[in-house]
Amino acid sequence: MLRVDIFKQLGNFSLEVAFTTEGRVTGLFGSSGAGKTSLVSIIAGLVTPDRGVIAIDKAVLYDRSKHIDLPAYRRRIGYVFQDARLFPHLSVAQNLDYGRRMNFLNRDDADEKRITDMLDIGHLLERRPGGLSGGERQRVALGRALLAKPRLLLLDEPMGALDDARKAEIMPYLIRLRDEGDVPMVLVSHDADEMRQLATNVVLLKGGRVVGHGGTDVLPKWVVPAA
Ligand SMILES: Nc1ncnc2c1ncn2[C@@H]1O[C@H](COP(=O)(O)OP(=O)(O)OP(=O)(O)O)[C@@H](O)[C@H]1O
Repeated sequence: MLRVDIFKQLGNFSLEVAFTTEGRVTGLFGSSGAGKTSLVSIIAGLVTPDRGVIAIDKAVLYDRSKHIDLPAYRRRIGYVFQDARLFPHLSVAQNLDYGRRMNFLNRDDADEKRITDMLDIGHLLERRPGGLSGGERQRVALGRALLAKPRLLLLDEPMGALDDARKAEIMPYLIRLRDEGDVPMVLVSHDADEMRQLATNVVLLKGGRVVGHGGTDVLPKWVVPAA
């Protein structure tokens, strides 16, 4: 269960968002400037809200009234960005191991095998990120985030930088993570089709406010034509 109830003033823009979700994939949907990235940065602990509460199950990550504000590295939240942000000088195996080491976790061979199999990246382990396709890089970024054993995975436009062929390539892996993985996800997207395929719950954002919350039926029916 993810509970978010926050307020944040960002220049002229104010973000005032409250929702609770039990979804395996909660989609944050809204047009450019709706506040999606600001909200995930606040959940991750990269931006501090002015007031409110953020909790995952019984773990309170932020509660202004109780002076609780866990730093990002103690929230156990994985974050995958539009660009994979892998370390170019490290192999895929070393990139994958990074999250585990940063979180002082012991090696877990069974978990590593399960995740590399699920994402089909076992054959890439010796390669460097520069030699991978965009879809492969995103699969490695997902693996790196999962191997740090997060309690929540934030995916900020994970397919935003991919062309249609690469999107189609990575979509089955995201569906597999949703259906076979054990980590709830928050997915940011402004692509309604992508949301319909992946999200189990949707929070619609507009101008920094929640304007809809429910199943994928709250998504707008229209489809934005590709640019
Ligand atoms: N540090 C800041 N100072 C002032 N304004 C900010 C700051 N951070 C974000 N904003 C403003 O907040 C609004 C929401 O931005 P945000 O990036 O969260 O939207 P978004 O929904 O993720 O958009 P996009 O889909 O284009 O990434 C924008 O108007 C942005 O200019």
